[in-house]
Amino acid sequence: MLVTLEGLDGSGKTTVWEALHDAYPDAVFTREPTSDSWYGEAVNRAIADDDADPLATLFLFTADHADHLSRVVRPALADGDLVISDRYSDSRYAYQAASLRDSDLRRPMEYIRGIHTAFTRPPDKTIYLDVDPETAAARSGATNKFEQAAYLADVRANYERLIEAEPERFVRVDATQSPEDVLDAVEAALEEILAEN
Ligand SMILES: Nc1ncnc2c1ncn2[C@@H]1O[C@H](COP(=O)(O)OP(=O)(O)O)[C@@H](O)[C@H]1O
Ligand SMILES: Cc1cn([C@H]2C[C@H](O)[C@@H](COP(=O)(O)OP(=O)(O)O)O2)c(=O)[nH]c1=O
Repeated sequence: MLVTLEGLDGSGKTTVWEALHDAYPDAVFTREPTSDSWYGEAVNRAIADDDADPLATLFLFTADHADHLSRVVRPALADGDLVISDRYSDSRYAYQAASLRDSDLRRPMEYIRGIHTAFTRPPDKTIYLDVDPETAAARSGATNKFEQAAYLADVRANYERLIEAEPERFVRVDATQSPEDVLDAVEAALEEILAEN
C-alpha cells in the first residue's frame, strides 16, 4: 500500500515522516524529490535556480518521479511493503500548476495530471498536512522560490482542488498544532488506513 504525505513547505511533513520510522520499522520510507539519484540532483539544481524554466522544471520533477517509481515504489509494492513517501505526484499537480499559472498552458493542472496518467501509480491514501501559507513560509524560512507566502497561497488552493476532486483519498490533518499533536493525528490516521486495508 502506498501512503503519501503532502502539504506546503514548512507544514511539518519531514518531521512527521522521520518520526514515523520508529512506529513503522518495516515500512519503506521514501521521498520526492529523490535524494539518492542524479535525477533528484538535477531537480535540486532547478529548485535552487531562480531563473529555471518552469516547464523544464516540471519535466525534471516528472523524470525524477518516473525513476522513483521504477526503482523504489513499484518494487516495494510488489513485495507487499507499506510505502510512505514524503511528497509524491500531488506535489507536481499543486506546485507546478502554480508555477505554470501564467504560461501558455490553458489548464496547467489538467496538463500535468495528463502527463502522469499513462505511467504513474496513484497513492492509495494521502495525508495532507494543512497549514496557512504565512505559517508555512515562516517555518520553512522562505529560502527558495517555492517557499514564498503568495506562491504558497496558490499551491494551497491547488491542493484544495485536488482534495475536492478525490475526498476519499485524502485525510486532512491540522498542521498548525504542536509537533506532538500533529504526529498523534497522523499516526491515528495511519492506523485507521491500515485497519481498512
Ligand atoms: N507542528 C509544528 N509546529 C511548529 N513547528 C514545526 C512543526 N512541525 C515542524 N516544525 C518546524 O518547521 C520547520 C519545517 O518542518 P519540516 O518538517 O521540515 O516541514 P516540511 O518537510 O513540510 O517542509 C522545521 O524547523 C520544524 O522543526
Ligand atoms: C516533489 C516536488 C517538490 N516541489 C517543491 C516543494 C519544495 O519547495 C521543494 C523541495 O521539496 P522538499 O525537499 O520536500 O521540501 P520541504 O521539505 O521544504 O517541503 O520542491 C515541487 O515544486 N514539485 C514537486 O513535484
